[in-house]
Amino acid sequence: MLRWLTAGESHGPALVALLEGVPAGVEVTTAEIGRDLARRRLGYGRGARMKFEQDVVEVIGGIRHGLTLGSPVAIRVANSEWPKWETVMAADPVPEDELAAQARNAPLTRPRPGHADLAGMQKYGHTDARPILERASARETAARVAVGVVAKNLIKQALGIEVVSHVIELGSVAAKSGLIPTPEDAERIDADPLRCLDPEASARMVAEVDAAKSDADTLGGIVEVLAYGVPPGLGSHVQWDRKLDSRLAAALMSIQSVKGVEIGDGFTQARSRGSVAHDEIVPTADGVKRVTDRAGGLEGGITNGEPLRVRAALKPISSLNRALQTIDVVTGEATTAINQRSDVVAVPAGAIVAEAMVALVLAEAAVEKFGGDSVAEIKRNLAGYLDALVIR
Ligand SMILES: Cc1cc2nc3c(=O)[nH]c(=O)nc-3n(C[C@H](O)[C@H](O)[C@H](O)COP(=O)(O)O)c2cc1C
Ligand SMILES: C=C(O[C@@H]1CC(C(=O)O)=C[C@@H](OP(=O)(O)O)[C@H]1O)C(=O)O
Repeated sequence: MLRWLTAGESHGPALVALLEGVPAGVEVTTAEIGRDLARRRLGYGRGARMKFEQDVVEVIGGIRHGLTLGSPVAIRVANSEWPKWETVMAADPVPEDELAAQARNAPLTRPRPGHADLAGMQKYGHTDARPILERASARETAARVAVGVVAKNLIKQALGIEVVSHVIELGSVAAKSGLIPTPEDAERIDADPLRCLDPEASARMVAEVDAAKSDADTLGGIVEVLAYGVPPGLGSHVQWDRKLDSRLAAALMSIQSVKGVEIGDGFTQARSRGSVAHDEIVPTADGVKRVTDRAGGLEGGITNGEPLRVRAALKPISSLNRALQTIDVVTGEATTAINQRSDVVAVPAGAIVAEAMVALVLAEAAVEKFGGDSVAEIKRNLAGYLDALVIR
């Protein structure tokens, strides 16, 4: 069984991630983890914090000399902003006068629409939004991306699965339809300012980000994640919480600002007739294949051997550089939310986080199906399973 959790606040000393149930023998280095953390920081339209803050990675357990041990993997991603926040975010009580001298400790009593602020303040009994926003912040996704690298390496090394992501819509601009990247396109996608495979659309996306920024506004968009080399048989049709499509949807929906998930061409299928909505099955020289992959590699909650393809829709960034209506929770009066520095759009970063979540779910399903003590064992079990498949 593979499970993962994160802890840490946006302006705390660090984020930590714990990944439990990792088989022994996965090759992984801190440099690789650092590379994906760097990919998550990129993307045209991200805010000032991305420029001055560094992600400092430290492996605390579970990896020795570049190989996982089979023990829990713990990774710390330090916040280089911490020295500025040490008093405001101190774990131990701080004398009143010292706190009062900290301008950034002023209570945030005007909850920001589109954030967890107000609902969280109501739920946890605060009149200051800070205890809520510190954890709700998408800074937390750095920790997910860190353990996502271990998951990616596990599924690649044990099963040959490769994950790739790209941005298919941003604001009102859509990449031309039918672009299905393969792992060979990964470098080209990473080199694009918006992680879009269609250069003409990418240029229009850049212009749209510039326009939103000069209007003190923000944007959202849609990302797509594909996984190649997925064997048939991950997940199960037998119970709601074992269906791989439901697990992928939950994992993607848990990413800050994701408001919609699509498996394959789910929404287009819903608008089509059945005769053109499904993937017909044909024999091949050495087995079987689908003529199309509208289902995104999943039927009945089980991978069917075709490439896995899922999408996540991110709403526009909530913090605007202009005032949105809210209330002051202390006076109860109408006012405007604090306007502050923020990302204009974080969709390209969202794609990297989505890659990590898809890899974690696939790694979990792979360990379930093929056993989880070592990479060598998974490989043996996978080979035996594929060999014994009634229909290849
Ligand atoms: C990578 C990433 C970066 C984000 N950056 C910001 C940001 O700078 N400002 C902001 O208001 N929201 C940002 N968000 C979105 C908020 O974290 C999110 O809207 C908020 O926590 C409320 O959660 P919900 O939108 O899922 O309901 C970002 C989201 C992601 C995935
Ligand atoms: C720090 C990160 O993203 C942050 C996510 C975020 C939010 O509200 O989600 C708000 C911004 O932080 P701040 O309000 O401190 O400027 C982003 O910079 C990161 O992704 O590493």
